[in-house]
Amino acid sequence: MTPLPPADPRDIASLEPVLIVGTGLIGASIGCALTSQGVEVHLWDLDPANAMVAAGRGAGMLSQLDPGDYRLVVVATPPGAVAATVAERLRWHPSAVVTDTASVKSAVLSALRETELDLSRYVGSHPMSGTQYTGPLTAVPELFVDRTWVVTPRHENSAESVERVRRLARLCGARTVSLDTREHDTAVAEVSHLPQLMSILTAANLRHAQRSHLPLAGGGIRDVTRIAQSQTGMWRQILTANRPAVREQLSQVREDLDTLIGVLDNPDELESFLAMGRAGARSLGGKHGKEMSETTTVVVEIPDQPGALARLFADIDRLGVNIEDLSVEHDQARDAGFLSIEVDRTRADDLRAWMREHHWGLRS
Ligand SMILES: NC(=O)c1ccc[n+]([C@@H]2O[C@H](COP(=O)([O-])OP(=O)(O)OC[C@H]3O[C@@H](n4cnc5c(N)ncnc54)[C@H](O)[C@@H]3O)[C@@H](O)[C@H]2O)c1
Ligand SMILES: O=C(O)C(=O)C[C@]1(C(=O)O)C=C[C@@H](O)C=C1
Repeated sequence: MTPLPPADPRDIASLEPVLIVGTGLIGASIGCALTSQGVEVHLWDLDPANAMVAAGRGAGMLSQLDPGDYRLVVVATPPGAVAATVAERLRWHPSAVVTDTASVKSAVLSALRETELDLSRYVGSHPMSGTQYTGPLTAVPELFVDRTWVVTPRHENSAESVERVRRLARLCGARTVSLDTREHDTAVAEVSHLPQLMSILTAANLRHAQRSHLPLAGGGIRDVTRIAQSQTGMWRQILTANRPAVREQLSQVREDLDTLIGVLDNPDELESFLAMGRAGARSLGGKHGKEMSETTTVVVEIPDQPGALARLFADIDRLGVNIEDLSVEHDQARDAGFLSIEVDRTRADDLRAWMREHHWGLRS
């Protein structure tokens, strides 16, 4: 993963000490990112074992300060517990800006409005990065580097409160985008919640497959089903909270499915449909906003042996080619893996030639 960028000392001074409430994957990852930038972080979790593990991983301290001392409180509990926790923390920490990381924002805001609390110190946010795993043991300090972190400011927030949350995102290496609460929920239905359901649909459909067919599974189905392994309890809360927008997305897909089934007998119309898929994938862009077409994937076979990856990276380093992105897939039958290395299109042929010269097996 890309390392955290150097911190601006003014960003640190303006938000510490920080309290993280809910120290699972996201809370502990934020804690690890902040402490590695030199920020003072304190941790609290309903499950003391999770707070202890997070502290052990370097996400912050278990000791608690005087409640009035915190400048920023980050609530990273499961979505269903966010509104009550934010309300509680607004009451307990009068000098703190309180933010949350919940994947759906309107439901949290509506529940908070029912409390009649002054919400000017609450600024919603949502880091657009995660994994299929859960809990502090899976925390990664670099999780948010180069990712988008949505901030959902409202008229009642002061500029300083909003800026404190933007600084949090910057210290974690993310770039911020400001969105209205409702627009956020529509956007995540499109780019996060529907993809999650498509992954689940594909994985769930495997229940109809013959067991003897499963070893044929290659990279394609593994790419598509990674996120289907996510925690069902968390996604139940996310999808329930955003159900109007998710229902709209699913209805669109239902129409597309009918169209797709209809064009299977018409190769030209089928190809036009496939082209919409290519265009959609390309519209997402590549790393750092680069066009996807600017990079090419080179697939190298690596033996499953200690030091193999280090040797490979050292060889690539000697050629001076930058690795834009990478992923690894394991061969199910042999002790080998396939490393997909994304490099600048203009350097791909150089890299292939260099790899062959250094006796690496190429797959593409
Ligand atoms: N997992 C992702 O990919 C991802 C990405 C971005 C945002 N989010 C959002 O971040 C939040 C946390 O997700 P996660 O993946 O870290 O979950 P997680 O299950 O890994 O961690 C949640 C933590 O909150 C604790 N907790 C539960 N109820 C609590 C309460 N009332 N008070 C204090 N602590 C409590 C749990 O013990 C656990 O340690 C969720 O709101 C989720 O929507 C998740
Ligand atoms: O990479 C993943 O595991 C994710 O799917 C993370 C992902 C996403 O859809 O991008 C999932 C839900 C969160 O609200 C934010 C991030």
